Amino acid sequence: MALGNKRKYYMIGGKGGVGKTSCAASLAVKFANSGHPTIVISTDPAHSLSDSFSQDLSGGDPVPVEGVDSPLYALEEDLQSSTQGGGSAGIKDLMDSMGLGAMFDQLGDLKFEELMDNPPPGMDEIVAISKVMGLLESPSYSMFSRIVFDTAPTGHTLRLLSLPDFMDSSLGKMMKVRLYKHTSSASAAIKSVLGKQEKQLDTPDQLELLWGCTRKVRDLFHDPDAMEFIIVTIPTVMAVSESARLCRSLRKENVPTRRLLLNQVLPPSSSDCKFCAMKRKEQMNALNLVRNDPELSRLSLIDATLFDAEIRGVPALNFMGNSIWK
Ligand SMILES: Nc1ncnc2c1ncn2[C@@H]1O[C@H](COP(=O)(O)OP(=O)(O)OP(=O)(O)O)[C@@H](O)[C@H]1O
Repeated sequence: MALGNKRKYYMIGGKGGVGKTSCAASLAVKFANSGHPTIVISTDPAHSLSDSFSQDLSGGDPVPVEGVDSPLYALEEDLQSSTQGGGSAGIKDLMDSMGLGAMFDQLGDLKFEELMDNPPPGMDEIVAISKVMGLLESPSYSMFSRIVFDTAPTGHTLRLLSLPDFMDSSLGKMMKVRLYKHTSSASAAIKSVLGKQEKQLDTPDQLELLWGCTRKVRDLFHDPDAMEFIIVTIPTVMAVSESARLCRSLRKENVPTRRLLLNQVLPPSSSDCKFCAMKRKEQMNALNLVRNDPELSRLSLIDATLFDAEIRGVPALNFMGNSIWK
């Protein structure tokens, strides 16, 4: 994973509480200690990156993390501000940052803003990821060769995956409306898309640009050379079942998914107490589920042991990273 200097994105996702943040933070530390300028970003509305690094990372800007060999930054993306005002403020900010603010105002006339006031689930994550991608294209952040995302829990992630298609079809429809604008069916066509009165789009090229921006996120999610989604799970039937559903959805969406990280596996012991023996049996059952699942069994399995102490701070993350990410 550390091979090559081409920029690579890693999305760490899975059921809530399975250890995504610890795994994402330890991977980022491992990359930084392998010579990669790295940034780790949380897009989970309930951030725990600060707790994981034992450092205040709030504020919405990348914060340097000390104690690693290469530059390591961490960012807790503020999803609240991305969607404040019901979503349109975030979209406006995003489009402003892309130099498309004027177009937003024009689209606002078309009640595009209303569409954004009721964004579909997962919109905030798309905005957050697009914002980060934009930020990383700026010269001051071009140094990062590894980008690690601590994503939102599974439900959000799944919705996120279908979002670019929604945007694609909505904007695609708008572009078609533009093509039909001189025909008598224009009004009906526009109403069917926007539910409002006809207004002519006079910025078709910019609309295409916006369409391109939304596709950027989806393109990243479909590029096996630039991106990988790593599923984190724990050896319980519930977590494995949810991971199997996530894996199927990722496959369906053609998101590059090659690894399954099985976290909190009991370390070997020759003298289990009754409780540990029961737990071990339960974990073996869950592992069998993984082995027999048609999707999960195709992934390469990474074992991460259950540590006897909470993983917090760079030295602990370094220890965890060295034991997991070989
Ligand atoms: N392998 C492990 N050994 C011991 N403790 C662990 C391990 N992995 C994670 N933990 C602990 O489990 C707790 C939850 O971990 P973490 O916050 O990384 O999970 P998460 O999946 O990101 O949670 P959320 O979905 O709430 O964001 C933390 O206290 C963390 O230190």
